[in-house]
Amino acid sequence: MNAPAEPTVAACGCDNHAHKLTPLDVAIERGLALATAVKDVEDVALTDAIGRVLAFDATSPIPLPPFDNSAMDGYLVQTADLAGDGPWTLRVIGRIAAGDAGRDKPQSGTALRILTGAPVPVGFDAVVMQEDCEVSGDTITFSRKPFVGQHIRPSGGDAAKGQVVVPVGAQIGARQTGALAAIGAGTVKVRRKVRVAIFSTGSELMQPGEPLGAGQIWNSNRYTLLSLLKKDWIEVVDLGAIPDKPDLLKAALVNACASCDMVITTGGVSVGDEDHMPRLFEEAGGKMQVMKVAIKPGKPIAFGTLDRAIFVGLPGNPVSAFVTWMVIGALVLEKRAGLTARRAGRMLVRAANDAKRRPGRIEFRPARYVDNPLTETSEVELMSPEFSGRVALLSLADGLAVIPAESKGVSKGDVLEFIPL
Ligand SMILES: Nc1nc2c(c(=O)[nH]1)N[C@H]1C(S)=C(S)[C@@H](COP(=O)(O)OP(=O)(O)OC[C@H]3O[C@@H](n4cnc5c(N)ncnc54)[C@H](O)[C@@H]3O)O[C@H]1N2
Ligand code: MOO
Repeated sequence: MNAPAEPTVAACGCDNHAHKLTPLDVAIERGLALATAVKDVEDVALTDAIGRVLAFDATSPIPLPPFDNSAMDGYLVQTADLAGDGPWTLRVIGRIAAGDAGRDKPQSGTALRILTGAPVPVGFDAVVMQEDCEVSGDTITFSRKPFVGQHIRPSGGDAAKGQVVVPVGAQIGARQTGALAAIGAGTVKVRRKVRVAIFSTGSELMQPGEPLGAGQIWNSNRYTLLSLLKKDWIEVVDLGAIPDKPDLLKAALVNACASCDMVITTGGVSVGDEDHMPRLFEEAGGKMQVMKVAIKPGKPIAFGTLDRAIFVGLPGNPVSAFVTWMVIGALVLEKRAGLTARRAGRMLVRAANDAKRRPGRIEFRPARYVDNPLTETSEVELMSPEFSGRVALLSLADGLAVIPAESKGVSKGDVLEFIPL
């Protein structure tokens, strides 16, 4: 293997065959170093841009809002007219609603009926809410003195002309689509979708719906990955399952790496006789950057580049595959897609039970909330210590509790980071 030799941490327990494991943060750094953002850009209608990756800084061509407007239904007044302590009575000389154009400068001593969103004509400088006014014929009377600018949303108060409202690399979600619409972007430039091939390796794998023979299991990783990759900015090339036959695996790997931006496989990355992926990858000319990571579950995870693709060889155990994708693979793919880095939403929880463990690898243990409304921090029960193959257990978890690499065990009440799922 031509993976870089250092830095590493000493492995422990089941890892004690002198393997050196790459710390998780170093593995992430190396993975990210492999990823350059796809360059091609597409012009698409705003409705088609939803969910995609913005390819430029979107700046507002006008001030937002474009004109001073009322934040309330009420009456426009000129504060200079309001001498003394009040109450004040003013004649209402007209009405202006959202969508109406501006009006001429008002005479002093007059008010104007105004509805929320309507433009504020020059000269008026405050809105009195209708709840604070008594209306009689064409006059209003109110007794609380408004301040200058009261209930008026000034032009440019949300964003100045030329201000970036959605930065390059943002995923265009609900908030970004709304902001792009508000600055009049009928079409926007987005990065092309990243093309991601996936295949599961293993001669034991059958598709759900097919009958199982002796020694066979249903392929779950394929479906987990299809779900994880179901995003508007990803084009998935689903190559199904491939048995542990080196010639078939190598052909699939080479073809996929020639036509895709990333190739993700599951299984066959460990040390067994049928674990062919790292060897085949290097035989095909691939450059391996990471081979074993100090993470539980998921120690064997391979990263490298071949042709135009980043190869991500995830372990076969279903929970290991899921976790390694979540904490490393997804970050690398996001960078490849041109998305700007986001910090994953983690929270703090308290352990509801003790958990024994060996120090050495950072652990992401399935955990679920304990119903205890009296505590300020959510309490979670750390589930089984043996879970790398337990896809059903993962399905019942509420998230992953993060146990630091150096931890010798968790005691009830300890505060842990938690990744809600
Ligand atoms: N002697 C050693 N054996 C193992 C080591 C080790 O260091 N030394 N590491 C163990 C660890 S940790 C893991 S994780 C696994 C990873 O192995 P592979 O990536 O080579 O995965 P496979 O052997 O192909 O499969 C492991 C396990 O997962 C099941 N599997 C595989 N693919 C799927 C799928 N698509 N859907 C559902 N289940 C799948 C497979 O049947 C095996 O049970 O290696 C350990 N061994
Ligand atoms: O790394 Mo393995 O994923 O502990 O089962």
